[in-house]
Amino acid sequence: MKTVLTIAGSDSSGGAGIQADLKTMTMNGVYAMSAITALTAQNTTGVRAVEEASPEFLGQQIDAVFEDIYPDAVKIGMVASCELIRVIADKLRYYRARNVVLDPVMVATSGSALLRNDAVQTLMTELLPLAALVTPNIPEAEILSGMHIETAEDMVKAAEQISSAYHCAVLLKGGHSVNDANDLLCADGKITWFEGKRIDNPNTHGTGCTLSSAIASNLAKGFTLAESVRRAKEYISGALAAMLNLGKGAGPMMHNFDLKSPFAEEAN
Ligand SMILES: Nc1ncnc2c1ncn2[C@@H]1O[C@H](COP(=O)(O)OP(=O)(O)OP(=O)(O)O)[C@@H](O)[C@H]1O
Ligand SMILES: Cc1ncc(CO)c(N)n1
Repeated sequence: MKTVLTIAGSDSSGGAGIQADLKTMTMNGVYAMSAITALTAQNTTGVRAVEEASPEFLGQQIDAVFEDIYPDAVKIGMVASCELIRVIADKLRYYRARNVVLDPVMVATSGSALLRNDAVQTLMTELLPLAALVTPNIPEAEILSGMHIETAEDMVKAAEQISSAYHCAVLLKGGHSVNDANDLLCADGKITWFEGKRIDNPNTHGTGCTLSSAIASNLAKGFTLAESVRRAKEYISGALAAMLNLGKGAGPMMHNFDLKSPFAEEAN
């Protein structure tokens, strides 16, 4: 069985972060492992508190995984601080991690900061060059490229700029666009659009985490980058279309939308 490690933050409400990653990886047929950067006390309405792991302890989690079950792919989500970013970068270089997918998480859907302001630059210089793919949403791509993004042409320019500056492929996600949810892949100088009809569902907590974990799972299974993105886009569209409605704010998605397991039956 192929294996994937997520290095990310925990979301107590289970919709984003580590919990979304483990659910997504399991549903995408790989064995999921985790190294937790921070605990968040969070629900569908917002983030209440953050407790970061010490850099030493994060390093120990990553060592414990790599020395025993070497992952076929690594997904990186919330990294919180400069110190934690440096540990992650050192470890990924040391173990020569492959198929690294970096979701440059900065702000939660609810508006709370998940990355310290002074850590943006470290994320760019330390982690982006190690990534096979980086998956910014539109506000994150504006920060990474220093460009204002409004039109599809702006998305192309920003993705090309980030890709050439950091020598990695870029998937610029259109979830925050006013039009359809079309994502743009820029890899090896080639542009490919992945079109998605906007699904009228306000419950989008954890869409970014889910997409990047699905891509990492597909890369681990041996699919090409473009095919990995295509399959991940299908997965996220299915999870959103299932219209799960939990919580008082922007709720989580349904991961077992395609599962017909006898173990999933409820008592009536
Ligand atoms: N309403 C929607 N309908 C269809 N697809 C969507 C919708 N919202 C987001 N997506 C898709 O979900 C994926 C994640 O995109 P998005 O831009 O929302 O990421 P994000 O902002 O990083 O997520 P997060 O809310 O977890 O921070 C993309 O493939 C995007 O196109
Ligand atoms: C822990 C965590 N990671 C990522 C996100 C982004 O959705 C979130 N809300 N919480």
